Amino acid sequence: MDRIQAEQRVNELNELLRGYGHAYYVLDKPAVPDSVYDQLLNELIELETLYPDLIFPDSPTQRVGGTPITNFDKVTHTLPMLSLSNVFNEEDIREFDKRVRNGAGDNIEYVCELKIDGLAVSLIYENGQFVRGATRGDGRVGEDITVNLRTVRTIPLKLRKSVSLEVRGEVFMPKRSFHNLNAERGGRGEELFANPRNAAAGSLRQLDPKITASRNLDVFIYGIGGDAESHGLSEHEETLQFIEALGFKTNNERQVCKSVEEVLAYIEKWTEQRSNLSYEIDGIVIKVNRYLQQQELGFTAKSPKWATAYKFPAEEVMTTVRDIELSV
Ligand SMILES: CC(C)(CNC(=O)c1ccc(Oc2ccccc2)cc1)c1ccc2c(N)nc(N)nc2n1
Repeated sequence: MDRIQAEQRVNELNELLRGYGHAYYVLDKPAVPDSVYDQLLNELIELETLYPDLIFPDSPTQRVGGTPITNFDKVTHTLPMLSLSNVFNEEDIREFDKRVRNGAGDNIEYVCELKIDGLAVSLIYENGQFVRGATRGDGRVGEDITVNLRTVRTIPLKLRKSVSLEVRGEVFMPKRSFHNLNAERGGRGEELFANPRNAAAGSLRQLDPKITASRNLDVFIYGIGGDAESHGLSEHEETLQFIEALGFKTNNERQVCKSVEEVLAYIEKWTEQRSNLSYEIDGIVIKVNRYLQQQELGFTAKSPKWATAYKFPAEEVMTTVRDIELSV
C-alpha cells in the first residue's frame, strides 16, 4: 500500500471507528462485534506507526495523551456558567411556577431533566473538532482539563458537522464503576472515595490522563453555551435534539411538562425510581422550554429566573457492614 492509499485508508478507518464508537458508547447499541472494532483499531495503529504524519488529533488512538501534565491552566469562560436556584418542596415549586407565569404569561412549557450528581464542564469545538474542555470553577474561571476530558469515550473528538460551538454538561462516574474503584482501593489499603461525584472530580483532576482514562467516566450534555438562536433553535428541547444529532450524549429521561402538576408527577416518579438508575442524581432540573419566555424572565445576579433545581431530601446515610469492612 503506498502513501496515498494509506491516507485514504486511515481516513476511512477514522470515520468507521468514530461511528462504531458512537454506537457503542453514546447509543449503547454496538454496531459491530468488539473483535471487528479491535481489528480495525489495530489496522489504524499499524498505519499510524508506518506513517506518523497520518496521526490526526481526532483519531481514537489519540484519546489517551502521552506524558502527564504538571498543572492545569486557568481558563475564562466566554459565557459564565451560572448556577441554579434550589427548591425543596411542592410549595416552593408552585411558587416558582407562579413567578414564571407572572413574568412570561400562562402558556408555559417546562422541560424537566434529571440533575446528574457529577461535575459541570464546558466543551469547546471549532469546525467540529474538540479543542478545549474546562471545569466550571467559580462560573467565570475554570481549569483547562482538555487532556483528561479527551479520555471520556462519550465525549466526541469530532462532531458529525463541522460546527463551532460550546456545549455544557455533567461528567459523572457510573455507580458500578464507583463501587469497583473503591473495592480496588480498599484492597490496596488506599483511601476510599465518599461518593461517585468525588470520585469523578478526583479522576478529572489527575495530572496523568492514563489514570483518568482508567476511571470509566461518562457525560450527559445539557445545553449549548451561547445563543442557541444563532443555530435557529427556539426552545430547549429542540436544542437537546440538535446536540444529540451532532453526536453528543444527552439524558433521555427528560420530559416536556405542560403544567406544574406534570412537573410534580415527574418529580414523584424519579424520587421513587432513582435507585434503579446506573448513575447518581441529586435532584430534578426544571427549565422553561421556549427561549422567548426565558428572555422575558431573565436572570438574578447568579442564576436564571427561568430555571430551578428541585433537590431530593438528603438520604440518611446507611453505612452498610460491607462499607465498614472495606473502610478498615
Ligand atoms: C440553566 C443552567 C444554569 C445552564 N445555563 C447557563 O449556565 C447560562 C449561562 C449564561 C446564559 O446567558 C448569559 C449570557 C451572558 C451573561 C449572563 C447570562 C444563559 C445560561 C444549568 C446549570 C446546571 C445544570 C445542571 N446541573 N443540569 C442540567 N440538566 N441543567 C443545568 N442547567
